Amino acid sequence: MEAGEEKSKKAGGECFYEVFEEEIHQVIVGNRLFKFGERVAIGASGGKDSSVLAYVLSELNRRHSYGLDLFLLSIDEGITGYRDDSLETVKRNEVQYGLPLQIVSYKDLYGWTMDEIVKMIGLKNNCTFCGVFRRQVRSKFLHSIPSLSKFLQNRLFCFMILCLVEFLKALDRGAALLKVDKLVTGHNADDIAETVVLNILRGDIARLSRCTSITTGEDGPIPRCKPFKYTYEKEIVMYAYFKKLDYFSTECIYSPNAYRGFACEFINDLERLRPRAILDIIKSGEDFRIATTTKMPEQGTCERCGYISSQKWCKACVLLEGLNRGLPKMGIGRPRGNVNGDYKDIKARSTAKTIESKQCGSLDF
Ligand SMILES: Nc1ncnc2c1ncn2[C@@H]1O[C@H](COP(=O)(O)OP(=O)(O)OP(=O)(O)O)[C@@H](O)[C@H]1O
Repeated sequence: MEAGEEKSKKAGGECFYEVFEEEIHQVIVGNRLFKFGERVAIGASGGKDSSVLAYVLSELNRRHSYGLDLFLLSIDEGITGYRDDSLETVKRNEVQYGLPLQIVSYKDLYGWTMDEIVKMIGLKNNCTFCGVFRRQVRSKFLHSIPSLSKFLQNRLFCFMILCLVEFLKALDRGAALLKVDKLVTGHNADDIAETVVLNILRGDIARLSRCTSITTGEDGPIPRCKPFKYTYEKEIVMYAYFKKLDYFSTECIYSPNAYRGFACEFINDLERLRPRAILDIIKSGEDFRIATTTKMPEQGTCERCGYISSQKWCKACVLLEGLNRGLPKMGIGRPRGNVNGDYKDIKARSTAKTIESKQCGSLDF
């Protein structure tokens, strides 16, 4: 390669980095995401989004003197061959970016690893939702490993719900341990557009009204922000690749996520015809006005663990109760009426076929 060609390539790269970083800075400033001196935890999975977020946020913090105390916070769900490997990446990021790391494990918090839960569900339960689920599975990972796919498609949907609820609680608990004021995650524009589409498809107006908010949980223990709300996934991948950032790129083996996969493909198709489709969907989500006649769930606190919940017991406590009683399907399904923590009531609900059977992961992070 000629020296001039090399130079212009480099200049092009530098220009991309500058624009990428500047756009994120503008989102942070424009939405007043942080106050000077705040302690901020970065939800660090070791994946591309959170690795880029950790890198860019520490750069911007220095460059623009945000005055933030930044930390990496990782949740170890106990998934052998996936999370243990990605945590190794986060441990390297700790050194590379000079950010203190806190790891919180499900095992310590709840006494269960996700591997143990899978074992239990696989042995004792048939997922009542597998019909809906199997028809729609599009996970790249599962398609690429056919021998695994049937087993996983049938069983794993049930505990994906558990995974999500537990995960949010674990992040909050980790953030509390670090005594941080805010938690940031690497959710990007593609994730948010998918969530808008999914919530429309599910008729979930309560979630639709908050899924585009750049900051959520202001009424909960620790507000969560998404500085990549307007950042395309493609740009994040390019940034990570050209900056040679250290990240882990395998998908979770327990996350077939059929419905989300469908929304993702739908949006990809739209994007081919109209490149700004993702931002348009986010804008549509932001501009929705929820009818005053729509009943929204009232937020209270779980009587058992004190976590925010619209029911008497939060979803995680109901599900954990099920696991501990050897009834892992207990509590899977959208509650009808009030949850009162009564075992019979929970068990009856767990067998009901509800729209929750189409649940597909994080819909309102
Ligand atoms: N185990 C974890 N510990 C801490 N934070 C996490 C963990 N898993 C996910 N997160 C946070 O939630 C965000 C969205 O997670 P998701 O599972 O959708 O992965 P993703 O879009 O592939 O992101 P990433 O590339 O960062 O893994 C991540 O960017 C990260 O900030």
